[in-house]
Amino acid sequence: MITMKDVIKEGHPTLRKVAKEVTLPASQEDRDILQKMMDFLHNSQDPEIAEKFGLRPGVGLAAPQINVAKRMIAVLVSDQNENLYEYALFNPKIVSHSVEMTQLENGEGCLSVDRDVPGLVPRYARITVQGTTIEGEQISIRLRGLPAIVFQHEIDHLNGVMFYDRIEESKDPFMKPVPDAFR
Ligand SMILES: Cc1nc(NNC(=O)[C@H](CC2CCCC2)CN(O)CO)c(F)c(N2CCN3CCOC[C@@H]3C2)n1
Ligand code: NI
Repeated sequence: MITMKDVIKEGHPTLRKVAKEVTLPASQEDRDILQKMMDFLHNSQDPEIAEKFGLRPGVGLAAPQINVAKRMIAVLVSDQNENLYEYALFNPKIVSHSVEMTQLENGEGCLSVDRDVPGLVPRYARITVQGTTIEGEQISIRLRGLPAIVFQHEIDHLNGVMFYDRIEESKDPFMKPVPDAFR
């Protein structure tokens, strides 16, 4: 069972690696890891289990976060119409995306980041993701809203990108940059 002690934290080099493609058909070991990642999300969203094992709630998890530098993600999230998106994928890839951008209005967090990092994280509003399921089926899914944001956050982890890398430097006109002389 994956618990928080298995989740590596910022500063661990694996979080900044580009994860390797999973050789298909996936090995039993890789299928077990991906299943355990999905089990973690279910457990973390169950108040009793989460409390019992001290799990932080999660709607997504990427294999590098448990120190496995392979292209595997699990997502368990509902959209605003209460449609449940439950996907465990090998080698997920964003194959197309909208020009339109969106963001979570309260910014993002990360199970590998034990601090609040304020700021809006720009994401594509709509994406199409292709990947391979645990059963070995190649699928293509069109996503928007929160599910689209979650998939982008997880796929970023496969490329060594953290959510705060995307927070824009303040464009606040009243925030005068410090002249170099005083840096
Ligand atoms: C939005 C949200 N982020 C939660 N945590 N952070 C995560 O999932 C990180 C990934 C998300 C951070 C922003 C985008 C992706 C994990 N990440 O680091 C993996 O890379 C939540 F827990 C959560 N929800 C809402 C739904 N609720 C259903 C009932 O159970 C509790 C659950 C709580 N919503
Ligand atoms: Ni994360």
